[in-house]
Amino acid sequence: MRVDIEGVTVELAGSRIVEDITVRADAGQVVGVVGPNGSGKSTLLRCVYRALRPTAGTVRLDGDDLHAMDARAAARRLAALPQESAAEFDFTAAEVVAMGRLPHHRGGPFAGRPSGDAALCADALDRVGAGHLAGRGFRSLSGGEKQRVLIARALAQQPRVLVLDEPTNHLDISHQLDVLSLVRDSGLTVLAALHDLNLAASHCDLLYVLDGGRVAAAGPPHDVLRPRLLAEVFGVRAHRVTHPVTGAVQLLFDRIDPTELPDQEPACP
Ligand SMILES: Nc1ncnc2c1ncn2[C@@H]1O[C@H](COP(=O)(O)OP(=O)(O)OP(=O)(O)O)[C@@H](O)[C@H]1O
Repeated sequence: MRVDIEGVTVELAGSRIVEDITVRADAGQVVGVVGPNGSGKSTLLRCVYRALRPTAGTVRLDGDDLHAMDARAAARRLAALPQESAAEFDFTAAEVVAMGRLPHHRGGPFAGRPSGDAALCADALDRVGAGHLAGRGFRSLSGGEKQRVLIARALAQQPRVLVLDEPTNHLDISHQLDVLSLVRDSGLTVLAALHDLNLAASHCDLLYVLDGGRVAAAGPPHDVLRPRLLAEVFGVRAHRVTHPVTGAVQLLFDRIDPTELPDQEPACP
């Protein structure tokens, strides 16, 4: 399923937080949204999972206006992992994952669960390596365990589009790689805000770099993650290397005085 974010502007409390952002994710693509703190990544993604309505612009799924759909129709197509889940559920992990099935139930949330739901939810927990947590109270889980359960809930929703706000938050390196590989191999269209540029480079087809609420650059990671742009947007010196196994561009960082930007783009591997 294709996602088109067209000319999205969001104003909150009298401030323009994101301005005229256009992002396209083709069916099955993994599109990363990167940028410094406060650059507007979460605000943009919130428009895509309908926590916010854009002040201007549209979000379309295969051409249909997402904000014109009813909530259940939208939730059958798109699942989200918000940056912060305010809810501290007093449920087991398995029950939290089962909430992902609600958009598929006829007759509302209190209708009987269709057969197959339990197996589907157990499978989603297994896919994120959290099958052993099924009976545990959600509140008792560690930050990384909670994150994996919430990803399982999004998978159990069987969406066509996944919107993930910092999905690797709280995860150790092994689970970061597992979750991003799972997302990559899912075949779903994915829009993910990521802070780790190296993970973004190795798992995304396209990157959109936000800076001050606008798109500063967009394209394949190899083209986008250039030292001059990274100096301008993040205020860091970046050295590019090639990952010896995956061949992805990877970055090594050190600090620079933001006033001494390189005049010329150094040769990139
Ligand atoms: N409801 C709001 N009212 C006023 N300002 C807001 C509101 N929500 C977000 N902002 C501001 O909008 C800007 C962008 O916030 P956003 O959370 O989208 O950034 P982000 O790129 O996701 O940041 P981070 O990397 O820190 O998660 C920030 O300066 C934030 O303070």
